[in-house]
Amino acid sequence: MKTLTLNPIAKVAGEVHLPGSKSISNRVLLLAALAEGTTFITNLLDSDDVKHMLNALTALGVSYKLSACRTKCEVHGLGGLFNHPHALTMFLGNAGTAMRPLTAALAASKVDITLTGEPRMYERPIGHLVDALRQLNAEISYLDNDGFPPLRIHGKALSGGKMQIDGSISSQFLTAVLMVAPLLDGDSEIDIIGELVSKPYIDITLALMQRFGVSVTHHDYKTFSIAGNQLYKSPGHWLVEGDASSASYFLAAAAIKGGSIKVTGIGKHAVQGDIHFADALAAMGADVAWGDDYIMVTRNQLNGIDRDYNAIPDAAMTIATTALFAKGPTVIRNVYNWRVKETDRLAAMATELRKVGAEVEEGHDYLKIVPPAQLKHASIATYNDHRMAMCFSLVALSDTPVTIEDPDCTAKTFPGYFDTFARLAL
Ligand SMILES: O=C(O)C1=C[C@@H](OP(=O)(O)O)[C@@H](O)[C@H](O)C1
Ligand SMILES: C=C(OP(=O)(O)O)C(=O)O
Repeated sequence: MKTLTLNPIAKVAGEVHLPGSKSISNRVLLLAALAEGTTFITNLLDSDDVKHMLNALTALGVSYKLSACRTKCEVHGLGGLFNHPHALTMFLGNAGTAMRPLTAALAASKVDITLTGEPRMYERPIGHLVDALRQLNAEISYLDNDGFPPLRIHGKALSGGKMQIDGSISSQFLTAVLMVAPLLDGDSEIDIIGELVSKPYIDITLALMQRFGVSVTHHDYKTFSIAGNQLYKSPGHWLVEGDASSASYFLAAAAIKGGSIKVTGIGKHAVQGDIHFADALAAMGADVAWGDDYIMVTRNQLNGIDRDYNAIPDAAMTIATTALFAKGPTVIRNVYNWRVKETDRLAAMATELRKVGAEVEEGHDYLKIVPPAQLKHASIATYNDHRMAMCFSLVALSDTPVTIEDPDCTAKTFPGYFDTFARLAL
């Protein structure tokens, strides 16, 4: 297996122009495909998750032109749902932002489709979404284990109506239903069962739908109303914000061993909840400056903090390795759904943090991290989880090297991550 050893880095500083947001790239591609008109997308993310969405659109007959650098894309919208005459099988890797929204859109389209993915995708639940769509009479069956992909979808025109969606495991199920609801025949009313997780991702969905001409009303993320029989309308040009989750590694590096690092492509008005990772760093003691199109962090003494990170589950992983450099313990709370992402992230984080010397308590939905006096060199297993690889690069900001196993797994969202990280070392 390929490994990458990072030598100790004494200081970091510089500027990073962020690659486009994964969450926005895959949403915009799907909305642009369904919309009336042409959408000219710039700063599209070039990564595995986005390739899976693009490949799906190709298979479904959507016409688009991708630039040679793969960060510009002109999408010719269908002006409605998909319609494909032949049965298809589509491989969606481990991309939640492709699998979940496409399941809903395809269930309401005239298609006969099998959705497959990587082995880990078959362990990531999708039952709450399928249950919701079945309330509209969608025909979806499980090909292997109940509640998990692979799925067979006999798509057909669906009417909107009343639905209940369990929101306690993933917000992506609600995102999926919200995006298809305006295209259904008749209005939809959604009741959320349980407490909705990862709420800021719903704000991304609603903001993007709004830019495509569709409004949704909701009451405190508990009930959602969407008028049916609508069409999405292309907004014309679309600049994808920088990826706020990807920004977290650079901002944390500055907080630990800056110098200052400025990330550009996101700023104080960004739609992604993960920009609030910078607030968590500030609460730990880092100096944070915000602009319209940048966030800049400068090193200061970091102290451990105890917080609920349900709203920013991806960036919260970066807090776990930043905690190795803080004074006192750090507690990351209310992140049960880490267990159903690229790997069981609570277990993986606990195991790998212990390898570098931290004392870790792994709860059902939390992690308590007590930093060691001295970090140890370790070979870090990454579990085919891009964020494990990127988070543990921060260990090199000590006087100990760190070895990252399978560093190429960052391709899911950030293929050039280690080159960009290395450029910041002084
Ligand atoms: O909607 C999205 O773009 C995402 C929502 C989050 O998932 P959950 O809602 O499952 O927490 C996040 O972890 C994922 O990386 C992207
Ligand atoms: C959970 C993640 O991905 P997905 O979109 O596949 O859910 C992630 O990127 O951390």
